[in-house]
Amino acid sequence: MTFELWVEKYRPKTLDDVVGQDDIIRALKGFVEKRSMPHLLFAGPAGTGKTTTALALANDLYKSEELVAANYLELNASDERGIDTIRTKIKDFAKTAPFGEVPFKIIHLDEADNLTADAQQALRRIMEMYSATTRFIFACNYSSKIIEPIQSRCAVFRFGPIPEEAIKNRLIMIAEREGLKYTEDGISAIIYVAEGDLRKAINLLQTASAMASTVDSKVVYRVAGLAHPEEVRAMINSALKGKFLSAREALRNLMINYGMSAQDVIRQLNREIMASKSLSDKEKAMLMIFLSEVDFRVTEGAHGDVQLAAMLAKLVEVGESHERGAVGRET
Ligand SMILES: Nc1ncnc2c1ncn2[C@@H]1O[C@H](COP(=O)(O)OP(=O)(O)OP(=O)(O)O)[C@@H](O)[C@H]1O
Repeated sequence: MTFELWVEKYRPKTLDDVVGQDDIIRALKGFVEKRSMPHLLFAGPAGTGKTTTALALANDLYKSEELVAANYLELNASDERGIDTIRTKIKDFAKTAPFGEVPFKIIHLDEADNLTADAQQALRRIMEMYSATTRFIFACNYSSKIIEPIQSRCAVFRFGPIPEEAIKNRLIMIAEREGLKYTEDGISAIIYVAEGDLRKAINLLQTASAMASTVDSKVVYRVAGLAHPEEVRAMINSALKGKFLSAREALRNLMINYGMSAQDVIRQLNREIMASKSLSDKEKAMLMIFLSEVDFRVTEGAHGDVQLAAMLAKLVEVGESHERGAVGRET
């Protein structure tokens, strides 16, 4: 039996299979219909379908595997050694005319934001040189790292985090096809951890299913190395009620039981404080200032235990002034 990664097994082949990016897909289908498109820039967070969509677009345009192989070139800006390698590969690929009925070839340059500004300048000239028969698709996490002259030559598409409902449906589809046992709270836990990253969600489902016979929230948080949000909330509430020592104990348990690093705890505190219904906006703002300082100090090498204990002390302080009605009560 061969091991297959589900992110590959369930990678959409056509634009219709791509989920959660409806406006983008609609526009791209228009290009397919007309067999004409500008250069494209796909920007957005990891695991939201940029690479998948570029390939799906090529499949829909060229229609056969042979024609995709002949007309579609994917390069990774982080793997390729500098702009010279990229230039040579692009030149070799672009110098022959497109095969089939679509009048252009596609060069997909992944992780384009890893190229230096100088390399991007060189690329801009390459784009111009081959523009008669070649379209570029640039994919990146941050469009701001792409130089203006390239951005202005492209139609820019911003990929957002995948909506929860779309992630849920995709996970359930995969779970059913793989014959997995799962619970609803297991799926919710994956959605919580994935934060809109569908690759992360599918990988978590696969790992969790290998670790336990049923994918439930317990195994998901264990695999993700994150605490159950309820436990983090309980710790925050203890501190807000002034029970500093029990909050501190809860913190230790989290770090020991889940093997969480101080940075992991900080990220989860960030989410839970922001989502809290009992804290006012001003209290959240005050806590965020403090949490960002804790984050900075930990990154700089300060002792995580001590810093997080200080964070809990801050929560105690905020809890006390909340009781007194001193801080920014909502009217
Ligand atoms: N919108 C989507 N629809 C369906 N599947 C998706 C989508 N986005 C991601 N996936 C799944 O996650 C995997 C990874 O997606 P993809 O490589 O397209 O992400 P990406 O946005 O290019 O990420 P990165 O910025 O890390 O390169 C795909 O193989 C697919 O299984």
